[in-house]
Amino acid sequence: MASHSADGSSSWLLSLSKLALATWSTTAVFVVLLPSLLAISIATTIVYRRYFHPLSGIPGPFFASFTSLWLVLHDRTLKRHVLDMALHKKYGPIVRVSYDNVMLSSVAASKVIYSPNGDYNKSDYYMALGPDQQTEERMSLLSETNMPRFRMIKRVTGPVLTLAAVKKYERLCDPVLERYVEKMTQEQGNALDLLKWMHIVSTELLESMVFSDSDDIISSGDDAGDTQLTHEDMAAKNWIVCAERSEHGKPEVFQETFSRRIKERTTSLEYQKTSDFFTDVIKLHDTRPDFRTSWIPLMAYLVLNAGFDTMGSTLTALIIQVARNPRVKEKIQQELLAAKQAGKLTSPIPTYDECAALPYLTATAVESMRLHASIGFVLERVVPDGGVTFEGRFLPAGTKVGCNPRVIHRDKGIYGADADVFNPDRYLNASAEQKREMEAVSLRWGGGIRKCPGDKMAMVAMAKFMTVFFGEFDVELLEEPELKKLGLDGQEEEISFATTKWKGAWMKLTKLS
Ligand code: HEM
Repeated sequence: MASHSADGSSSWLLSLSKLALATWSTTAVFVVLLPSLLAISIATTIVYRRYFHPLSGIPGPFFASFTSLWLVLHDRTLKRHVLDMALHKKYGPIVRVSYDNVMLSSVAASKVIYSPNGDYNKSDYYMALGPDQQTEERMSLLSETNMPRFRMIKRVTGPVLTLAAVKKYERLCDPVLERYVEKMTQEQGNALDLLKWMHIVSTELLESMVFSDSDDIISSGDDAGDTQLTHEDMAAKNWIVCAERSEHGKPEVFQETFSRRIKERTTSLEYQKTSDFFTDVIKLHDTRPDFRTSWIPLMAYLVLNAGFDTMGSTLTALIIQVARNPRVKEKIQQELLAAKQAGKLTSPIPTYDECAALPYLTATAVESMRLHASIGFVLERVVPDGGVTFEGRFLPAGTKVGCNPRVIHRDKGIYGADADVFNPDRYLNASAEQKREMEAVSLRWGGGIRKCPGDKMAMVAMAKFMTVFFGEFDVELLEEPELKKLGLDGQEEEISFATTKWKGAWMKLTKLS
């Protein structure tokens, strides 16, 4: 029995030991129990995902089978367009790239996933491209995953993006193109950063179609580093909480210009007399009660955010391909000269219909978008109720699934044995059925109900630009030694995140007589 001393030391000792016990148990909970539980739960999750998950039999990298971190880290290498091709080569037509995510190189699967009548919704990957909070007021065509709401937005906004609608704005491209020719004529012989110039001209063309006018960046050639920003300031955000979420840098100058113009247009009735995309959006709002006022500026931002980067990188790749293939360049120049001499091209800026009637130039653009689709990541969708079987593997509802356009566009069964080669003639020499099949498989504008709604606007602007560019100038790419002499960065490479771009390519132009 414990003896109690007069100074109460034994009760003091008792309290101390109680405190020690309590401290020890708290410490034990934090130092031993919680980490052990955490370790057990992580280990159980890993073992389950790796060996017992419905996707566990699907080949793929080891780490990818139990964590989406593998995918995030590979996204961050900015080489997804190359990596996905290598993964299919190594693991076959179906690859598990995360515990709940598979990608396919099969054309048959691609036709199902991106069927116009299908019910494959976009995955949460796209949350990164939309507003932080999706509300009634803040619609986003790009990232909306509530399908009834998406269909409503698409139906309501559709009329301003049809070919007939955007052809009305094509004349607004003409002053931009005239300024571009003037500037490039002055810059003859100089080393020009291809990606930067294509981004500048794409932004001005889109800006003009939306607002009737554009801030003249062409004359100064100074985009205040915005082009650089779009491919440098890409950082995965919230990647521990939600590994797929990310945000890419917003070009500030272009963004500010759009914000200023939107403000001008929404505060002055004077402007509404102009005939351009913005006016048509306002008219749409006036006639459709379900078109909310807050959607007016959002439609303008949509053109900038979804269009400037994709169009700039598409044109960059196209010019690089043509400059590297002298036979293709020569054929384009011959086609343009013949059309000019036959009076089939309005001077100084041809109409869209005249440009679209040039078969070789059109085939060149389609071929470049095949090999260098500006979206070089997997267009991720979610398997609907009931699941699906692709390549003999059952994928339960909720599985993230998709194809990388870069992979599908190199399918030898569709595009022939030379599918890896840049050859615009493949479309001109193909039978009607082959052409139909190549078109049906193409993901250059995405596919199904989520296909790019801005394709007509981009096509009109790009067709006019290409006709003017190749009709007026001979283009060459500067080689590494020439760049070194000029002290320029010649490390040309394609990098991929939201869009795939070719940076570090420099061109030299000579005016054609
Ligand atoms: C050369 C230029 C362009 C290219 C190559 C391009 C390509 C694409 C592709 C491949 C997709 C599908 C992405 C996916 O499924 O993940 C897409 C979607 C989209 N594009 Fe474009 N685009 C271009 C220009 C534009 C323009 C000018 C606009 C605006 C008017 C635009 C608006 C959109 C929107 C809103 C979506 C999302 C559609 C949806 O989720 O339903 N694009 N684009």
